Amino acid sequence: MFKASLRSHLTLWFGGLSLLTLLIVGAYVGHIATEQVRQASGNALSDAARSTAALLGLQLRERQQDIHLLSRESHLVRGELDDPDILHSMELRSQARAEYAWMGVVDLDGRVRQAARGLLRNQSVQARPWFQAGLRGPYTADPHEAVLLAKMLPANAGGEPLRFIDFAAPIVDGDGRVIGVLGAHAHWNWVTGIVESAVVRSGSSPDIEVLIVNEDGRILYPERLAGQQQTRLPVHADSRPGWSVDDDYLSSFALVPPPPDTDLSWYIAVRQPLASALQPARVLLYKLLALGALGACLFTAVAYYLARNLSRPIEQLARAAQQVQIHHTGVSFPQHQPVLEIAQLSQSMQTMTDSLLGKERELEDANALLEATVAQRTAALTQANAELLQLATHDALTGVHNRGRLDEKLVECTLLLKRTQQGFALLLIDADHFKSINDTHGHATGDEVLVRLAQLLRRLTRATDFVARYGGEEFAVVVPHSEGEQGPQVLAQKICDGIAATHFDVVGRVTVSIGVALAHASDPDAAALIRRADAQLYLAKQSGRNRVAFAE
Ligand SMILES: Nc1nc2c(ncn2[C@@H]2O[C@H](COP(=O)(O)OP(=O)(O)OP(=O)(O)O)[C@@H](O)[C@H]2O)c(=O)[nH]1
Repeated sequence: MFKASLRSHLTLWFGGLSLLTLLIVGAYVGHIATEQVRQASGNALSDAARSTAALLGLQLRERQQDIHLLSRESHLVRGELDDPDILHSMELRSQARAEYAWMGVVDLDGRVRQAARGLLRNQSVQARPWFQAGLRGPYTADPHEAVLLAKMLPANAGGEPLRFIDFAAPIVDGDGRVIGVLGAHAHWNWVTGIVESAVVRSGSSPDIEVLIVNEDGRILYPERLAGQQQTRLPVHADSRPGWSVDDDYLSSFALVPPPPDTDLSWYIAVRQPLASALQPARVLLYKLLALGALGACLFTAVAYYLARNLSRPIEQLARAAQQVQIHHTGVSFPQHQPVLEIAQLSQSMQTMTDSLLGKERELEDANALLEATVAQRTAALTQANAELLQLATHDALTGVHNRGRLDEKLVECTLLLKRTQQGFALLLIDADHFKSINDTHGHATGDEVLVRLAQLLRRLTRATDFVARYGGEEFAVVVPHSEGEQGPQVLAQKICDGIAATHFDVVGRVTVSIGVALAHASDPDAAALIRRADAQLYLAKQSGRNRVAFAE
């Protein structure tokens, strides 16, 4: 698991949360702003489309009205199609309205009877749609090129072909019969100029585009899109003016009010690239996000500062606790803490540490005392064991081995003999007339004689010999013995002579009789050897005492 300091945790959490919050708020505000800008832009486009359509409709209606009024002129009603007053009126109209490229009177045969500036005079326009429609009623139609007329008029500055829209109205005589058509061609530039100026007047941004679309959805204007099909023509653009988002465009359509009694059905479409329309919202969003990021950095820095101040005392506590852990002495926990809880924690840890260290010292002292006591008790026990062993294996009066230990020694030596042929001999040594010593000098003196005898036996024998008190005034010596040697017998004689030559306090001279027997590998047990030694002792006694009796 990833472990980080409290400072890092706090900083990351504060910074992360503030960044998240600011991003969410920024995104939400940006979203709201985007919707509002979209709404405002859509409404502006809608207003521009409606006002442009209204203006264009008004102009078209006025032009159609011009033609209609001229067609109702009294000379024409009377059938005087060639009357010069009519020509004068048309000339005046054409001069007053520069948009009129041509205006003329056509008879029922389709021949131009007279026209302003004499254009197309006496030529036949019978095949023209405006003439045919004009015979039936008022007419205004989509723009078209007029090759014949275009040759008579100055060309467009840009070189593009001249296009015109037609206005026509029937000439009806007093009896209500149609006797001709009054027609006019207006420059298409006049229409596009109206549209452009209307959009410009509405104060729209430069990337707003205005389109004129006919009822079939075909684009009439601008020229670069002319002829293309506008598929998303609104069904009821007039009744439900509004705006929509299509193909990355924000678009609004408005129906151009048609001149009275005509079939003209145009729409004004005003559109703006969605990206451009939402640019202010996007800029706002970027600013909000930048502000959010800046705010998050600021929050993170503040969080780091706070976290550092907050975590520093905790880190000090942790360091002090580590020092306590590695048995540093004199560790103190900082007590002057600005945060109440940390100050309380520090105080508690100090108290707990002091208590623990005190307890630890007490425990160490107790341990040392215990170890000393155990060592002392162990020594005493060892000594007691040694004393017990001594008591168990030695005679209390004389200090030489006792009868029990002698029996063990004889068994060991017997087993050794059977296994290794290592021979040995047993000397049974009995003080002569000891009863009379007791009787004469007292039992205590007798004991002293026994002690003295034991000392003599140990002095007269080797360290490898085994001296024991056999019982009463009788001693035994076990002597390691090689077959064929006379060692046991010599030793016995040496003991006998050495004791006899020794002066005993109080009693003077003491002698001993010694029975010597060699152990046999054939002996079933040590008792056989004892019996033989005892028999020899008996012989020594019988032979006059103060002597050695030996049996092979
Ligand atoms: N002072 C003292 N006397 C003891 C001890 N053990 C045995 N005696 C005495 O030793 C004497 C042994 O006497 P006896 O068995 O008659 O033999 P003795 O007087 O030495 O005569 P012989 O062996 O035939 O020379 C007895 O009087 C015992 O009381 C002892 O531990 N201390």
